[in-house]
Amino acid sequence: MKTLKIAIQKSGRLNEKSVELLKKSGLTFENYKSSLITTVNNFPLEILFLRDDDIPEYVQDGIADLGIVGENVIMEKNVKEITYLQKLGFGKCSLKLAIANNSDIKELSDLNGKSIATSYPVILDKFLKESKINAEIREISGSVEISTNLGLSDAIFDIVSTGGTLKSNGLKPFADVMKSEAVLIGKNGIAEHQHVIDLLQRIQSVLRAEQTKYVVMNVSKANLPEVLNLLPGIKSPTVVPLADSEWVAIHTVIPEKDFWDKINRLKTAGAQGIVVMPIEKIIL
Ligand SMILES: Nc1ncnc2c1ncn2[C@@H]1O[C@H](COP(=O)(O)OP(=O)(O)OP(=O)(O)O)[C@@H](O)[C@H]1O
Ligand SMILES: O=P(O)(O)OC[C@H]1O[C@H](OP(=O)(O)OP(=O)(O)O)[C@H](O)[C@@H]1O
Ligand SMILES: [Mg+2]
Repeated sequence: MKTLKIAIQKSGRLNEKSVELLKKSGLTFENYKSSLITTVNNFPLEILFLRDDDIPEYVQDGIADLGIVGENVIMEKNVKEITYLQKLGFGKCSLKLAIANNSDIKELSDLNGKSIATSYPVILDKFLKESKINAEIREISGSVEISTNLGLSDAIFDIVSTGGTLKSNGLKPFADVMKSEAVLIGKNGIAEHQHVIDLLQRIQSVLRAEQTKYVVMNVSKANLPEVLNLLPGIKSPTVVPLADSEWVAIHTVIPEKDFWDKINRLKTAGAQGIVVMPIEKIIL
């Protein structure tokens, strides 16, 4: 079967996490900063390092079979003839309209006749049309947050994550337009390719593991029913006897998202000596 090509960002916000995900998926490859293409040693895959702007079209045109890119870039490039294979859980951000802290813009309709600076003119134009706002879009390629202070625009439309960049430029968020995260995309039809099925299985096993912790705890038999009640496990928790016949050890997995809440409830229910370990992969 032919070698697949995956396009990832050469440098920038998504590069490191994309490389890390592929390595955690068991792929071994050299990652020289200067190289634009590298061959995976132990899987029929080549990695292309590109500007993120080019990735959706490369995948649509079949120059790359797969790509890792932000949903915002796919929307901005208006690329539709691709297949979404997997949300990847990193590069999470929002695209927001923002205004100066002292702006007299109070509601969306106040943007009529105003100018908005952005590097995302296509997404912004679509939003303004849907909202029936007639504003001027000023396209700039970066440092968008400074444009209002420079008198270049009345509002901005850009990526916001922590909100730190807005704050340090005297801006405040005004309206949320879209949320975005990094996604694995493929050219149409590639999802059925056996190597893609294999790669996706590996990636999903890493993503599942990242969202979960392996937990071992000791519980007295008297408290066992109450503790088990709190634990789903993958199928159900493993219960093993201890040398002290009144006690057992429980092995289970707990989702990262409500981890501390769950641990505190387990402690209240009688769990002791709780040991938490990272998981490398979960294969269902
Ligand atoms: N502050 C942030 N927090 C989380 N994700 C972000 C943030 N900023 C950008 N992203 C996501 O990472 C992607 C890449 O951002 P980056 O700033 O590296 O892009 P770029 O400068 O256009 O890179 P390139 O040189 O590849 O064109 C964005 O399209 C977005 O999906
Ligand atoms: O809400 P925050 O956490 O402050 O993040 C938002 C900033 O992050 C991105 O820029 P980045 O730092 O990637 O630099 P860039 O301008 O070179 O893309 C984006 O363009 C915003 O400026
Ligand atoms: Mg870019």
